[in-house]
Amino acid sequence: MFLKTHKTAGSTVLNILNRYADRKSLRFALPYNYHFNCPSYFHSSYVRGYNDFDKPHYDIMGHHMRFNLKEVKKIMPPDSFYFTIFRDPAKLAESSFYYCRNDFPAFQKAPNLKAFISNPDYYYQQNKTLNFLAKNPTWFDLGLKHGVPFTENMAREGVRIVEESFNLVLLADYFDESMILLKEELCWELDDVVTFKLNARVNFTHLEANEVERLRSWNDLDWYLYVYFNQTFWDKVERFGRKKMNVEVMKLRRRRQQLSKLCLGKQTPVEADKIYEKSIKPYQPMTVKINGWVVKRNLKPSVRAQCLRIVTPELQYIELLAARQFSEDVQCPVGKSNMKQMKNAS
Ligand SMILES: Nc1ncnc2c1ncn2[C@@H]1O[C@H](COP(=O)(O)OS(=O)(=O)O)[C@@H](OP(=O)(O)O)[C@H]1O
Repeated sequence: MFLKTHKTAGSTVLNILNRYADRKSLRFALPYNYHFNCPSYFHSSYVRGYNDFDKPHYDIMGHHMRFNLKEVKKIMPPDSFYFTIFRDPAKLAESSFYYCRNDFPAFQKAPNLKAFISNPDYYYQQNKTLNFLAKNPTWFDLGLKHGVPFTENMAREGVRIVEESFNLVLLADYFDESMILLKEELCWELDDVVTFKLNARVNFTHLEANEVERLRSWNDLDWYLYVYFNQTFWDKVERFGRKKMNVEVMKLRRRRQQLSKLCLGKQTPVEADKIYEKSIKPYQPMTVKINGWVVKRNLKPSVRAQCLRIVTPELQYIELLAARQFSEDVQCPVGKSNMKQMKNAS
């Protein structure tokens, strides 16, 4: 179970899970649209095909939600591996300010990011309830009590809940090291965790050191979590072995390079209007341009299919998985479909 937090490289991580589910014919717990009704707390009824009576089996889950462990446990098997991803709150804030500019009054009201940074409280107070990603967005995604002032006790309690709920916390800022830790925990192959950056903006704003500090202190609860889980992340790397980690990261980068040469028409990301295949064109919000990738045309069909999957954005992948899962459901009742999966997995 992956808790996809906002603006933390979650779309790239989700691509790994999509591909894995796709290849192994696993059942993904999918939302009806593209997230599980954020900002409401997650509820099992938000999962496509779920009902309390049949309790269909699911193997993987990973789209945006406001985390609610009790309800997630109704969907996921008891031995599921829970993980999530955090990002430095200053970088996260810069990303979400532009990406979500039209969605939150606090961002809309501010004439620009610099103005927001210089007086965030002023813009935030305008409409607190609709501003859930404008302050401590990761804390919000984790389902922790939002919109309350920082206290050390509350922050510590947040850490305790995250530690209790998740087996692993990844860091977007150390993405490749994160992928190695994930691969080790899940006993996966290197190719399972090779990715190209998805959902990345074409332009971004440079932040001055004092602006970074201000954004971290504005997102005080997120910063507390980040500092704590940054420490536990590097403790894990230490236990894994620094040298071994460096070797693994090098292998990962080499493999990415190989796949890039094999698959991509251009080795660098491409603006969406230059991508003519709908199935890999990234969604463009009103406020920013999002890059994607172009896949070579003259590849063997089986190779091309693999290359396309690595760069398939989240929204298109939902439909791919849904088409497979729901056509199966039409053909066989839930019980039989589960048996088929167990056979495939064994
Ligand atoms: N591999 C890797 N390493 C580091 N950073 C990465 C990676 N993949 C995606 N990204 C950056 O993550 C940002 C998008 O995050 P999400 O996909 O979680 O956004 S969303 O909430 O689903 O809209 C977005 O950040 P910004 O470009 O700053 O907006 C991406 O560039």
